Order: sequence, then structure tokens, then C-alpha cells
Amino acid sequence: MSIVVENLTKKYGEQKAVNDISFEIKTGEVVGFLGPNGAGKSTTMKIITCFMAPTSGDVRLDNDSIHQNPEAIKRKIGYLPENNPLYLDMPIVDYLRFTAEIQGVAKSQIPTRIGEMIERCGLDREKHKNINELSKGYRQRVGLAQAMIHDPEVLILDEPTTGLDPNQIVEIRKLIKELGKEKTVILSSHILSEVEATCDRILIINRGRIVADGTADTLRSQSQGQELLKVHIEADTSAAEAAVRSLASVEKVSTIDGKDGWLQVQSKPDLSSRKEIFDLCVKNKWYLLDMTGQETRLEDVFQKLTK
Ligand SMILES: Nc1ncnc2c1ncn2[C@@H]1O[C@H](COP(=O)(O)OP(=O)(O)OP(=O)(O)O)[C@@H](O)[C@H]1O
Repeated sequence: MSIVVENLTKKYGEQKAVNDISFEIKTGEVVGFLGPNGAGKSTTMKIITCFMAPTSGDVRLDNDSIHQNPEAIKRKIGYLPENNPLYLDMPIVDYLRFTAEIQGVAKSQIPTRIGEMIERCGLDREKHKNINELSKGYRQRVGLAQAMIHDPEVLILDEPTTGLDPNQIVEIRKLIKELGKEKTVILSSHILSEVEATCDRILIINRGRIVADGTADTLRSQSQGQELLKVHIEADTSAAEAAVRSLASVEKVSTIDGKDGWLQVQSKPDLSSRKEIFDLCVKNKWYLLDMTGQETRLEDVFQKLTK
């Protein structure tokens, strides 16, 4: 099931929380919405799930539009909202039965679906408890179970791992990856490593606009621009630093944490300093012990695009 978002805008009073964004998500893609606080992630998710109407623009799931067929769209989507609202006084099984009923699951199928969700979301040990007796992580699992109870083709998960302990985070990520094999998934997160670990593609949103769209690798290489090398030369550090700095292709050199002979070298735009550094070492009879390209961290890409 593909999702097409077209020129979506949402205004709260004068503020444009979402500002004319368009993107497409193909069937089976797992896409991460990444953005600082207040970027417009939750607002976009609320519009896609028909929880809220946009000021302008449209969202289509295959042939259904949020304007013409909101009921059809709601049936195809499972939604875990931010803060995971649950009926705390209900036992887990009753709550899942209730959500299955309102999602229109056939009566005869409900016990099977509840059983499947309990197993899939790892709720077996706690299944007889009331929701208010559950830890935050288990409540999050109940939220996921209710989102999936009607076996939707699309899952929209707003910060699905908030408040979970590291073990639970790993488990939920595994579950999302598995779900991504059969469903189209959109999840939002502030955690870059999480998005990188679970998503095929990342959309970075800032102040209501999409500022980047691609795989973690594409985003890194797009923002990289200049070559960054870590070099280890067996020589007097300051002599090596001065010599490397004088090379035509080098823009900036710095030592690395006072480590003997280690330098970080940034090349000029569109140039590589690798050969010049090699030749320099040969000329000076210095051993070149290491020379590796530095990957831009996703954190750096994020900061650059959203500052
Ligand atoms: N109901 C509302 N009324 C007025 N302004 C709102 C409302 N909901 C959200 N906003 C504003 O819209 C902007 C986008 O909010 P949104 O919740 O979509 O951001 P977000 O990217 O999900 O942020 P976070 O990561 O903090 O959850 C924010 O400036 C927020 O204050």
C-alpha cells in the first residue's frame, strides 16, 4: 500500500506546523521521520491517520483520499499515537477485544487476533493484568498490539520506543523490522541510531518542511562534501602537522586528542589529499601507519540540517 502526501499544510492559528510538504512512500518501505521538537512530525502523522484535517493538501493511500474516504483509510492504518493513550482500568485482553471490535474485526476472528497480538508483542507473561499495573514498556507493547489488531497494511508509529529500557528497545526495533517485511511503516523518533537501525529511508523534517530524504548513507554522503581523513604518521607530530598543512589540497589540519603522530585532515572542496600525503611521507622518509576516510555521523547531518 503506497502513501502519497501532496502539498500538505497545517496551520495552528498563524503558525504553519506543516508547510507544503510532499513525499511518497512505497509499499513495504519502512520510513523514519526525524526532526527536532516541534518540527511537525506528529502533526503530519495525525493528518495521514485522519485524526486531524489539514489546512490544505491531500494524502492518498492507493486510491483513497483523506478527504473523500477517511473511513477506508482508517481501516487500512494502524496508529500508535504519541503518549500512547490507553484505557488504564481495563485488563489487556478486554482492551484488545474492545479495539478489535471498533476496528471492525469479525467477531469470530477476535480471539485469534488477540492471541496473535499477545504473542507477537511479548505480552504473554502480563496478559491477565490491568493496563494500570503494567510498566511503561509493557504499556507501549499494548499500544503496538492495538495498532496491529486489525492487521492493517500501514503502520504509523509516533515515537514507538519512548520510555523503554535498552532491552525492550532492541525487542521493539526487531518487531518493527519484522513488521516492515509485510507492511508499510512510518515511525517518528529523535533517536538517530534507532532510525538508522530500523528504517530503509529517512525523512528529516524541520520547521514543517522536509529538509532531507534518503537512506542514511545517501544523507551522509550528500552532506559530507569535503573529504575528512584520519592519518597516523610516524614522525614528530608538529613537523608532520606543518608539512601536511602546506599541501595544496589540504584545507584544515588538527591533532587528535594529543595522540602522537595522529592528524585529522580536511581536504579542500572536490579534492582528495590522499596521494599528496602519501608522497609527502615518502619524501620525508616517514612511515605512514594509517590513513582512513572519516564517515560523517548521522548526528552531524541532522545538526547541520536542523540548526
Ligand atoms: N493542537 C495544537 N495547537 C497549536 N499548536 C500546535 C498544536 N499541536 C502542535 N502544535 C504546534 O505545531 C508545531 C509542530 O508540532 P508537532 O507536535 O507536530 O511536532 P513534533 O515534530 O511531533 O514534535 P515533538 O518531537 O516535540 O513531538 C509545534 O510548534 C507545536 O507547538
